[in-house]
This record gives sequence, structure tokens and C-alpha cells, in this order.
Amino acid sequence: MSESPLIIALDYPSLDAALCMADQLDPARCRLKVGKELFTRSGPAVLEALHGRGFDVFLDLKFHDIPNTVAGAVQAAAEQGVWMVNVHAAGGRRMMEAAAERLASNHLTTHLIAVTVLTSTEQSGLQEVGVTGALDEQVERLARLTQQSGLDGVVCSAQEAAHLRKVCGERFLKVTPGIRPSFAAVNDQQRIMTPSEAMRAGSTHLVIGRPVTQATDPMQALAAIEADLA
Ligand SMILES: O=C(O)c1cc(=O)[nH]c(=O)n1[C@@H]1O[C@H](COP(=O)(O)O)[C@@H](O)[C@H]1O
Repeated sequence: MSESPLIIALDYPSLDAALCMADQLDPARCRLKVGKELFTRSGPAVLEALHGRGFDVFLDLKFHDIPNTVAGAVQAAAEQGVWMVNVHAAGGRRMMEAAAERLASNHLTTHLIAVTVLTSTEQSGLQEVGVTGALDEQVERLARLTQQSGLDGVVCSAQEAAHLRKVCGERFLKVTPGIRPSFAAVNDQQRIMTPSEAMRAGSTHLVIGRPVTQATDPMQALAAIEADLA
């Protein structure tokens, strides 16, 4: 269990590689995120292994399907004890309501959040898929819809967190990837911020992958991020 806002993304191609990193991390200092590649390769074994080591796990599979299918997937995740699970807000109100209701009716307390607009997306990419409005308007629209549908928060860029704090309130979770400490490469992210900027902007949790996991010394990178936040 951790009260840290840090969530380290275990984007690895094997269970062994993921556990090798997890074993260098302290469950009191961060939570861990399991995404599509690792889960597709390792299945629920990775959840058991990380829970056994005392970590809170965010299962990041970004479900987006018909309401009944997503509700079942979210229930399955929650019944495996994950701390947080997510869906795509673009799946719409009925999908999100079905997922939230499924958790509530089964007394499952896993946090359910929705992705607004991916942090790798820029304005031109949105237009290509038919969203003609401004990117920040689309983020706000999807965040409002997420909140109205009964979810606990959103995944968004830290660049949108300050505005969403005004629109959706302090308690609504703002989980922000695209975090780049000053020492790290930008990679494929577009809408980025440093850890301290992101917290000041209203993020409640920071998702950080490669700046820690690809660092020559991951522990030193984590400590540098903690120092930036102190
Ligand atoms: O849902 C996510 O976690 C997510 C949403 C988003 O908009 N952007 C985004 O980068 N992510 C995830 O956050 C992590 C970011 O990793 P790094 O870019 O290596 O720090 C990856 O695991 C992504 O899948």
C-alpha cells in the first residue's frame, strides 16, 4: 500500500522483466501499472505476483466495447483485487454507467477511471478521426461525461489537469501520464509536464514509465522524481 502519487508503468514484454523491476521498487513509495503488452503475455499471474509483493496495481487495459462486455471485464479486474482499472470515455455514457454500476452492485471498491484524449494525441490526430473541435474542449467534454456516468476520475494530460480541477472538483481523480522529469527523453509523448508542474496543476496521480524503467539507475531516477516533488 502506498500514499505516493507515483504510479510506475511496467511496460515490459515478460513477467520476469516486470518482476525484476518491481523487485527494485518499494510498495511504500509507488504503485505499479500493468498495461496491454505485459498482461497479454503474462495474464493474471502478474497481478498475483505484484499483489504478493504488496503493490497496489492499476490494470490499464483501456476497455472500449459494448456496455455488457466492458462491465464484465471491469468486474473481472476488480475481483482480482486491482486498485484501479480504466476504460475509454469515448465508449460513451451507457458503457461507463454499466461498468460503474457493475462494480457498485458487487460492492467492489476498485477505482474506475476513463481515458479522455491520449497524451500521445495532438490536435491534427483528433481531426483525422472526425473530432473537429479543440483538443481541450474534447478533454473537458469527456471528463464531464465520465463524472456524470459515476466514475471516480480520468486519465488526462497534466496540461489539462488545472482546468479539470475547476470543472470536476478536487476529489475527482486526475491520473496523468506524459510526465517527463527534466532529465528524461520525451519519446512518443506530446502533451508533457515535469512531475512537480503536474502536481501543482492538479494531478492526483502521476503515471511514469520510461523515465524510470529505462533509466541506467531506475532507483536514482525515482529518487530524483521524489526530490522534485518534495
Ligand atoms: O492510460 C494510460 O496510462 C495512458 C494514457 C495516456 O493518455 N497516455 C499514456 O502514456 N498512458 C500510459 O502511460 C504510460 C506512459 O509511459 P511513459 O511514456 O514511458 O512514461 C504508458 O504505459 C501508457 O500506456
